[in-house]
Amino acid sequence: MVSNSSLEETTTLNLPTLDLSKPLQPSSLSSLSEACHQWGFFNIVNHGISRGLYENIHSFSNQLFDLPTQTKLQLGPSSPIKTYTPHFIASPYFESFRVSGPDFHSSARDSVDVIFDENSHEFRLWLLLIHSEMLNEYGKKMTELSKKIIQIVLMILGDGFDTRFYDSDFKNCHGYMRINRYSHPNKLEDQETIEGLGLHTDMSCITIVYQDETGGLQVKSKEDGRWMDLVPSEGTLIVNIGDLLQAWSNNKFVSSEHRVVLKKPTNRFSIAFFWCFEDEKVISAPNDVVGNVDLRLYEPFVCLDYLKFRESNEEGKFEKVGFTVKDFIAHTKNLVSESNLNK
Ligand SMILES: O=C(O)CCC(=O)C(=O)O
Ligand SMILES: [Fe+2]
Repeated sequence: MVSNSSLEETTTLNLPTLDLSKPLQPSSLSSLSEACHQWGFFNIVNHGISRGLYENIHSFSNQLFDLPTQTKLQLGPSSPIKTYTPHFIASPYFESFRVSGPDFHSSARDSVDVIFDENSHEFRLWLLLIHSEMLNEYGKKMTELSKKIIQIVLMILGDGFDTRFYDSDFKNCHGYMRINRYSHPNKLEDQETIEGLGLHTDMSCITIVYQDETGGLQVKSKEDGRWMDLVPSEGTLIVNIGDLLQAWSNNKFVSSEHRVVLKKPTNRFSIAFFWCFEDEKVISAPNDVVGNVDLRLYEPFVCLDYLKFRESNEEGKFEKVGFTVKDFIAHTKNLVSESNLNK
């Protein structure tokens, strides 16, 4: 996790920004297209989420993160609910709460109910009730935003592709959020890079990321392997393409390798919202998206098989940081050849 960074130089990556308050222009579609192909990342502004909502979620979430570890572990990997990822699973510095849709309110309440029983202090319960309400509002807004962005991204693939493929392929998508806190180790050796979250790709169609002003999100250049900084900017959210959309688009869009590094001696807060295909969906790029059928890169696969591949079978482990859709394709090819051998 800790690597010497003396040779690791980073550069700021300037991504195109989609302004959601304006009608979509052909020029913005073409810069988005380039960004989705080269980086798998772009920015959005005027997304309708207020700074106040982020501030409130941040401060209420801090109260949850500040609870004793034993309390948080009631939601941990060995609990029935498994919504809390403690330190030392994804990294020593990362912990996270998950809230799932479509009913974000009841998902948040389920976690809260485990931690706090009727004997809890009334004021605290009231705070947590508000927290669930805020997360519900956030989840609903992110759901609408994800639907909008998927349609825009489909337009990049071809004229009218949004209406042609949205209902057939993306109508049953669902979302969940991870509320993340990264704790900086404070003691930093000179020139050390601390990975708060190691290199990975996302198991989603798209992910919408809010990062606080600390920064630290980086994307890896496909060309020269350099880490590029995605510097936070007030009012801007980051959208990135996940593995599922990379596969569905036959690599027209790239699910880029990214990570989070901790550069400042403060806690870092982020919320990642993952918009995913339904588990039972068979992911297969349409012929019109593939173009030349000889260039089809993926055999059709069931979404859940891919998710299972990414999630460790070992009880309590985080989905494997380090694995990507490329590993999955190699894995399925092995399975196909093994089953052919056994025939
Ligand atoms: O914390 C962040 O900024 C990004 C987190 C992330 O990449 C993820 O949860 O997949
Ligand atoms: Fe990610």
